[in-house]
Amino acid sequence: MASSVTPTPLLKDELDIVIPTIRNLDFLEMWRPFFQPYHLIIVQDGDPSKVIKVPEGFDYELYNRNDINRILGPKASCISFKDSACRCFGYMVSKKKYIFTIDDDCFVAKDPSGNDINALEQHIKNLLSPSTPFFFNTLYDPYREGADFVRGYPFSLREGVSTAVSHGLWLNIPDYDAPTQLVKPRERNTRFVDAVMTIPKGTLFPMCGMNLAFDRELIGPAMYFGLMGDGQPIGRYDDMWAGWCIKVICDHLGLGVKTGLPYIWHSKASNPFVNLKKEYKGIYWQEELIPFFQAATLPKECTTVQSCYKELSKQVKAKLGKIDDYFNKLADAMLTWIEAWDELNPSTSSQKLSNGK
Ligand SMILES: O=c1ccn([C@@H]2O[C@H](COP(=O)(O)OP(=O)(O)O[C@H]3O[C@@H](CO)[C@H](O)[C@H]3O)[C@@H](O)[C@H]2O)c(=O)[nH]1
Ligand SMILES: [Mn+2]
Repeated sequence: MASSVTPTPLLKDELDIVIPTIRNLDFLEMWRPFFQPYHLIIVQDGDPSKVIKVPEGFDYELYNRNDINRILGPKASCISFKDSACRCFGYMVSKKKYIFTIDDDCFVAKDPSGNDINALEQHIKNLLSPSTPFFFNTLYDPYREGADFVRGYPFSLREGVSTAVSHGLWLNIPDYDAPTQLVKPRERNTRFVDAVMTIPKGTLFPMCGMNLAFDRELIGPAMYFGLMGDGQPIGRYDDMWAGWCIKVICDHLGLGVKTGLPYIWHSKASNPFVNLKKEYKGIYWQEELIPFFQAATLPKECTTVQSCYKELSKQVKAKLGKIDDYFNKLADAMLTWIEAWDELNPSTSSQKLSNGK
């Protein structure tokens, strides 16, 4: 007789779903079959007096700005306000090994066969299988059912390395910057590419926070989404900044970053004129930021994420502070973030690890 016992969802008690929001979370209804078994961490941005409605049946904790200020005190200054960057507070308060973060305008997408895509399940597969940053496999993910390493792939490298980040994509509204969206307002992404790839060592990438999962124990302290939104000269570079920092650190520590499946359905385009105002400084600053991250090297003494991140903060201040004083403030905020992280996560703080415990 077929077992009637439903299998326990993978990583049910080891993964938190982090959602930044300014609205009611009706979108969860569509995700219920996939998300209901998991704990949600909702980071409410904007007016803390607004009540965010969460559909019945979900296990969640919700933090608004008052909570962030109460928990972090003066260190709350490193958490952005009025920008989706606030989501990183959820990474800090989580106690789980894995994080999946998703925007509240991202819905369940369908694959070419018309089946609903369980994005969370695919991210978990990506995180639980190794990455291959040192040598590119031309048949894409070699650990996937029905694929393997191709001829000429060194056997010494086939064990791969631990995967720290799984970067998913989006059907319908693509994650375009404002200038691109302005010239192509009706462009929609209809192309479902059935592939997962490791981003090679030494290569940066534009990390989007819309559909992202990561191993919090491997790379969590570096997943700071920076100073964005209210009172800041820039927005919509939160995930990009984090992506450049984590990739430099993953390359240094020999960890993997994957991109590709899963897809979500991005339902709504944000206003390109509002976005242009948020992005424009970033569009020219990044022509200096990218060479900085491409050239960034970390000393071999940096063996923990925290020590790597503190070293990166020092280099940001030394080399980017002259572009704009914003980067001096950002470098300081990076240190505040790590101090706050270690305060809330004493078991993994760099001090303890550096004493060899
Ligand atoms: O002030 C705000 C605005 C929004 N949010 C929440 O953040 C996400 C994303 O918001 P939205 O879908 O409106 O914006 P997008 O332009 O599509 O976001 C993408 O661009 C990047 C901007 O940094 C980001 O990585 C992508 O998500 C929603 O859940 C909003 O509710 C907020 O918290 N505060
Ligand atoms: Mn969106």
